[in-house]
Amino acid sequence: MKIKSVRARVFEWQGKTVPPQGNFCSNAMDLVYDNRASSHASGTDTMNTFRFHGWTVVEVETDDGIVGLGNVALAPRIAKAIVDEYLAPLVVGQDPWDYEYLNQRMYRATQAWGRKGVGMAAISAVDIAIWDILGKSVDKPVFKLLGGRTKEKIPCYYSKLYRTDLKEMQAEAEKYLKQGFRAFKMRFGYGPAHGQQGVVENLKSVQAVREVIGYDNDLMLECYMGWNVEYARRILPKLEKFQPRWLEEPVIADDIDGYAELNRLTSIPISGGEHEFSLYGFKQLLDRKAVSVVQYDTNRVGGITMAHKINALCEAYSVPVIPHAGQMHNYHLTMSSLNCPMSEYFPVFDVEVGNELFYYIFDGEPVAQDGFLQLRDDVPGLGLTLKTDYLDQFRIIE
Ligand SMILES: O=C(O)[C@H](O)[C@H](O)[C@@H](O)CO
Ligand SMILES: [Mg+2]
Repeated sequence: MKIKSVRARVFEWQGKTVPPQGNFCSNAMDLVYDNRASSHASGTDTMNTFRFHGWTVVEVETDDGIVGLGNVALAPRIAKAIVDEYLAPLVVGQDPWDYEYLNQRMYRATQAWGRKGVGMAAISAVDIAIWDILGKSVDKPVFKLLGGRTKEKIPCYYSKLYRTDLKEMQAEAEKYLKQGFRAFKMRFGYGPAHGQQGVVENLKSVQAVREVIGYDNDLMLECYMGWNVEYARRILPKLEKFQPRWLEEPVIADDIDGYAELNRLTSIPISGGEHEFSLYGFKQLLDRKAVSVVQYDTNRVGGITMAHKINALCEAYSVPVIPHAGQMHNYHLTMSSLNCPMSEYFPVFDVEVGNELFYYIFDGEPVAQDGFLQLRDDVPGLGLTLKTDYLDQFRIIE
């Protein structure tokens, strides 16, 4: 079997979107006093450069007609250019079963500029498509090629609860508590730029959600790179009473020493990794005890080939892996490793930050039932097909 072609298309959402609102998610741009400079600026909401209303879909086809589906959500148009210009020529004509060789070929060929960020995300999309081909070619789900079923079903956590009116957050938590979720991730709205008043608001929002879900359910706290070490040092001790399962991405991904200091500071485990890339990036995080939970995203980190290696590395360090996002490229890795206790789960809702776009492009994603997800043994590959229902609401760039 040989790879015959690679097709990368960008699906850009033109449909209804939830209007951005200020302080709905603390993030790395909060400290930039005027983020309207970005060409992606949409007013003063600071999340505008982290909002991707597009997704790159990569289809790798073999000479016997198998088509593997890959995807990447970071900087979609740039990711497509990297696939077209640099990666496709490296894999066309090659045997997809040589996936380690092909991953190394793509990773090493782009070392000069691609070892972090969108270069690795583009590699991920091609690699994920290759694994979809492998599963389809032997009529097995991808998780069966990675070690098989380690769980009867996958526990998942409800992930949304962006910072809004406290009553709205409580109503949202109540709604999904009633749907059987036993773990919830919420977002802070404030950080160093918002002073002591922001600290008070952050604490109020955690209190409000805990009032609804109680203390027999897990609560995770998301900062999305929006704080700094000084601010986190001040607020973390105040958060301990809420017993969070983890506090996520307090500082920017490059501040590994900052992560390590905060991870030692209180009883609250620090998590991160959705903005880290490659096996070596995670070796650094583990060696420096920077995180207590690893959260790579398979469609960013280097694909299934790379994520599978990172799963083994984290197991050796006894650091659990709970990948960023849900999505099939992550679910198959989580199903195949005992060191992956649960998955993130974005419910289907109107297009907002962009995480939810996956549901508008692909069919096959499992729907959470009572806080669990299931992958079927009889669905080969990733188990995804391209959805046609919303095609008229996308601009597709070939
Ligand atoms: O952990 C997450 O789900 C991410 O950080 C989100 O994708 C991002 O939108 C911030 O909530
Ligand atoms: Mg996150």
